[in-house]
Amino acid sequence: MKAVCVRDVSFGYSEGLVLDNINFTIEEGDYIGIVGPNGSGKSTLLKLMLGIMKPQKGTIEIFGQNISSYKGWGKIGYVPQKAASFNTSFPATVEEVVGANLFSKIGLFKPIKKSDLDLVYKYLDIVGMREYSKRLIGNLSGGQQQKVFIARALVSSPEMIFLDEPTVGIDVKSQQEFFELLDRLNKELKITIAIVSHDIGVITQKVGTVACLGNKKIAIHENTADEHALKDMLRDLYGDNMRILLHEH
Ligand SMILES: Nc1ncnc2c1ncn2[C@@H]1O[C@H](COP(=O)(O)OP(=O)(O)OP(=O)(O)O)[C@@H](O)[C@H]1O
Repeated sequence: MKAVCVRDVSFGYSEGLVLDNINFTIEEGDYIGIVGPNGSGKSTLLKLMLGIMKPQKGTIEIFGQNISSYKGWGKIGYVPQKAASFNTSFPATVEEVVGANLFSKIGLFKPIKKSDLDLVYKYLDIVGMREYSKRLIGNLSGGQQQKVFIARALVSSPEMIFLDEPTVGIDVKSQQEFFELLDRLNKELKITIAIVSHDIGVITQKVGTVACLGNKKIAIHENTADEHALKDMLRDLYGDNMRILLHEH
């Protein structure tokens, strides 16, 4: 089954088209990285796939249903850019932040039932943050907060999660742990993952498929360690006038 099907989609703001007649699909179980230069439309594409904005032309289907009538948003988790995601000075504990994503059942920041709390702890365990459950979210480091936001997205048992530049401002070690976590979610829990990043070097080492945005178009590449294929992919993105410097960081 296709998790996302984007057909002939065009979208622009007042300055003109950002995405021009793009087509691609995300299969269930895929782990796809959406990369591209600043301003190439990565966040725009994500907002279209989340139904936050509507394409001016074309259609988007989520799990086989047209997005405009799609009702299964509980199946979709979203981890927004950290800076935009949450007012971290809000005096909420880690378990409250995660539990709040069950609000359709329990009401925002109302006391959490034991069975819901078990669920909250289950996902805090998965992201390795259970011992922080009583701490205020604002007192955690950026990397720790980001793990909590993943648990928050997971607590509603999504079949797919979208992540928008989730590792910005996070140190290399925490980034590594973060990508190991995503890998486990994809392989063990079979969650479909779409992650937006401008960090091609990191992303191409992690994901199964790379979607490159550039020149208002999208190019899909199966990920590969092959340097020639990587060059072709980057040429699609940045044009011929480029040189690759591979490094181990
Ligand atoms: N609300 C808006 N109104 C007008 N133009 C916008 C709006 N949001 C984005 N744009 C423009 O659309 C283009 C694509 O923006 P978008 O944020 O999708 O790119 P991006 O690839 O996510 O960029 P970055 O890597 O810098 O986050 C940019 O030229 C941007 O200036």
